[in-house]
Amino acid sequence: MRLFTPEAMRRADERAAERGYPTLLLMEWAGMKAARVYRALFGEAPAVVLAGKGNNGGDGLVLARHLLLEGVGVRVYAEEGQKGDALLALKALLAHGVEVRPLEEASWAEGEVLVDALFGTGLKGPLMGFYAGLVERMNASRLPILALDLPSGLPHAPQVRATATVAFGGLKTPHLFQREACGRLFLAEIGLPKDLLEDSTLPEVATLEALRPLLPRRPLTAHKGSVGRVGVLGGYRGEGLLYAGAPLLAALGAYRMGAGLVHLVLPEGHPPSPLEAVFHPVPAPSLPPLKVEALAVGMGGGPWGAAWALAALEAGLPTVLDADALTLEVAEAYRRRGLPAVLTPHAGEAARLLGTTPEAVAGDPLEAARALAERTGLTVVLKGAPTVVAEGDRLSVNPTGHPALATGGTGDVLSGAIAALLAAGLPPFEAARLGVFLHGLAGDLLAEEKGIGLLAHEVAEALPRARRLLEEGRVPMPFGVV
Ligand SMILES: NC(=O)C1=CN([C@@H]2O[C@H](COP(=O)(O)OP(=O)(O)OC[C@H]3O[C@@H](n4cnc5c(N)ncnc54)[C@H](OP(=O)(O)O)[C@@H]3O)[C@@H](O)[C@H]2O)[C@H](O)CC1
Ligand SMILES: [K+]
Repeated sequence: MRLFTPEAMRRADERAAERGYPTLLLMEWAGMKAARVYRALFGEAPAVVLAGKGNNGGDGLVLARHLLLEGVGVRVYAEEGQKGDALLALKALLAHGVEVRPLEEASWAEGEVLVDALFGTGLKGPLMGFYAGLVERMNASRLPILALDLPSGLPHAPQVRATATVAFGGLKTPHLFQREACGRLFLAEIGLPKDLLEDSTLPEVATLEALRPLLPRRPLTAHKGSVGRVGVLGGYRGEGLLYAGAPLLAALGAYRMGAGLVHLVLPEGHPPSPLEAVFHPVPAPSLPPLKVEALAVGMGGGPWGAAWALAALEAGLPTVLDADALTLEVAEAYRRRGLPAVLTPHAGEAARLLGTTPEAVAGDPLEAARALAERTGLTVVLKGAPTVVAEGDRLSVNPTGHPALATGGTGDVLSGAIAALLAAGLPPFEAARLGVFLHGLAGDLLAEEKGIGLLAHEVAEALPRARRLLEEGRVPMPFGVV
């Protein structure tokens, strides 16, 4: 599945029109499907439709007609000046004898549901004046709001804070990156030709269908040396042992993602855990001889982070570089050696590598991940909500994951998990997408059971369950499809 920018969605729409596809059909389907979602969520509750003069408003007018036909009470307020399909939608509604009042008169009462059909992908710049005021009044009403295509105002502020949003044709960037404004998310198929939706120049939304075939198969004859062995190099010995948990959590992540054996290379004096790992205490960052197929490097490395990464380089293996191993010097060394390496920065680390601010990275994570992949020539996992994976000109946005994952050590588990998939033979882009998806799904499963307050090792422990759900094709979609 692809992730559209509002512009890309408009282009798909235009290309359908150039092929002679009657766009009024798209609008009819959009309004009809939105009415279906309305009925499923709000039943018989009467609707107040607020429609702009563009095609988003047109979708709202179609929805109003379908609700009317189903006997649901509808009051319609619309901006003047409809053209094209939106004008036809208005005429069809008026033909039913519905009164359409000016938007300036919009009012509502307890028990009604607001339908936000003011602006969709045609919005240019932030809402001001009357529209900003209207959106603020809608939000303050405390009534349920169903947003059509996009909550009006997105991606800028002010914006409608919707109870639910029905995306038409495809998911657009704000649906995943400004999720909070969208409420419950639904994706409505509106009849656009499939090839226009499968535009490979657009970022991927990682789905079950795309990721399931990547799962490494485990033959009956498997043994611990045949399914991928991982070396974890990290930790720091300063005044005492510091950051002791991080490499251990990476080891857990690797084992729980199916690694056959995990070797832990740690500063001397480190507690031996987990018991299943093979320990290699060293006085300072160095690479002992290891029989492994991939490495996870840097976790808890502190001031030793880069030294661990440069020592690990000699192994010539696929490597996950995390935390303090994330420097431009290290990335350049891996690129020069032509090694498949996966960098796993959060917004702060990405900002440091890009010479910008964490706010700038968080403001456009797709661009930040792409830029970092271009600058380093490596695979980038930009951790966030949602996490973005970038390699060359390929971008993938991960739809799984829960705010409960925002807790210490979950990133270390992720690094180990990705290393296990590298060790099992997956190329870096595939290992990164699959690891991120399953790690997010593990968080979703746990959050559902326990709520906020997860521990990173519990996330590792839930990885096998997430993997099994993916294997069996039973991963719940993070949005409804209508
Ligand atoms: N996905 C699909 O293939 C389909 C989507 N549909 C729906 O169509 C909208 C996009 O419709 P469009 O007409 O292009 O644009 P909008 O309805 O979102 O808005 C256009 C109007 O907004 C005015 N505008 C723009 N920016 C501002 C602003 N900052 N403040 C106030 N007004 C603004 C703009 O005014 P102009 O003066 O510039 O003309 C327009 O009046 C999409 O989101 C879907 O809902 C179709 O149904 C079919 C298929
Ligand atoms: K809208």
